[in-house]
Amino acid sequence: MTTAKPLALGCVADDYTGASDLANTLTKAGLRTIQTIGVPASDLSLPEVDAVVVALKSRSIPADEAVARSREADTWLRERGASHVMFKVCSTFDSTDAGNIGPVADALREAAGEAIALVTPAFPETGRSVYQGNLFVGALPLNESPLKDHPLNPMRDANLVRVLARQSRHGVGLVDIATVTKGPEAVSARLGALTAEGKGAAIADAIFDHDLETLGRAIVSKTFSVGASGLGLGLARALVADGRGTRDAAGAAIGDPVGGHAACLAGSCSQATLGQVAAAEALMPVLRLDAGRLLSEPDAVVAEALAFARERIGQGPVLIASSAEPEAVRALQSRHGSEAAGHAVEAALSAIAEGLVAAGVRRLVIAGGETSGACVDRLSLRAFLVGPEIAAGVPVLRTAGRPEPLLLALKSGNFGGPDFFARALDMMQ
Ligand SMILES: Nc1ncnc2c1ncn2[C@@H]1O[C@H](COP(=O)(O)OP(=O)(O)O)[C@@H](O)[C@H]1O
Ligand SMILES: O=C(O)[C@@H](O)C(=O)COP(=O)(O)O
Repeated sequence: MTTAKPLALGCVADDYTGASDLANTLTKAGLRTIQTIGVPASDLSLPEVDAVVVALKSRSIPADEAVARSREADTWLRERGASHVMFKVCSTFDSTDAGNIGPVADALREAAGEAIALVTPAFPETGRSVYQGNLFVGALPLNESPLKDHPLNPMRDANLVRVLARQSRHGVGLVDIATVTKGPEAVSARLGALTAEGKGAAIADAIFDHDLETLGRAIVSKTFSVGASGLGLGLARALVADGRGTRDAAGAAIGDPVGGHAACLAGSCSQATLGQVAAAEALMPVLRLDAGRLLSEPDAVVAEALAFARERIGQGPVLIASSAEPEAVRALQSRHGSEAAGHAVEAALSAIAEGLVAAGVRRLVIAGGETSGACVDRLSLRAFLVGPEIAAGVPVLRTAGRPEPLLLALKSGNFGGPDFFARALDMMQ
């Protein structure tokens, strides 16, 4: 890959939808940004940019593997001149007591030579705010939000100081909103005090974008941080104010129309996606997969799904979904185990994605982080240019380094309004 100018910002993201969410935020804030899938191979030629988001699929894998992959990405970014690397985690802090936010944050912080890492998943544009260390999703504390039923990372504690402390080798402190409101110097002083107490991480409160701007200014000259898109916004605005961004990156061109057929795939079981799949039924043919059969006879279900799509994509887009209500998800998981069930569904959906592209689909909308990761890997996609925003946290992506480009939208399960699929397809021509 060629990037002559040192990167103003490097990012390591723990899933692919999260990476495109962050790439969207950085682009809108004025940093020319690309998203790579894993550490780019040396033969991948990409335009000069201000920021690179290396997308990993490391949110729900064993912690030691997540650490190893994240360190590799971090090293690659530092070699391209990134003096600050942000570890992008989910705005709903998706993780378990075994990791992976704590172990990766500890490892990257140590590699960066920082005594303490500022950590905040706040992302006000999508309703994620942190107050007294407690994460809110809209009006609900995290543990009362739909995230309590997430198939892979059920979130049952809203207090992130506690959540992170259970995953981390070092103590975790709090930079509260009263401190943030006083400005960047007060934040830096608080980080200094927490370091003196031996803390290795500090959850920072943030409710509005201007809180994130304060945090961005406080840490932009440090070497490492942990956050969701909101912290990306704070860092990007601080960098652009320092003249290290481009300012005109927003609305980056997505190039000529790609044409071809269009299709949507949904493996997310979030409430937002369930509503979006229901709304799409009025607009396009929708196939709802039987997840039980997906585990017992995957090849047959994949073949049937592709036959369904092939018969219809000549007339317009189709949607194929495994998405199911929490009760049905729990029933399947209790029969097969949650990891096995999740992986089997991801494998089937990614085989369908591959079949769809082979059948001429060039515009593909995918709902679900793990689901998107599985599909992007199966399609061997290597990097994305960032186009216009479809909904908060979801841009149109155009593949880079592929002779025949594809347009994609990788939607975090929780993002987007009820008309998301129609809106995405409208913007992907
Ligand atoms: N019907 C189902 N039953 C059980 N698990 C499912 C079902 N449909 C999808 N899954 C799994 O649920 C997980 C959803 O995660 P993900 O794709 O990351 O969505 P989100 O973005 O909402 O977190 C995936 O592992 C997916 O394979
Ligand atoms: O920060 C966010 O909320 C998203 O960018 C994200 O990471 C969502 O994860 P998935 O819901 O698993 O896609």
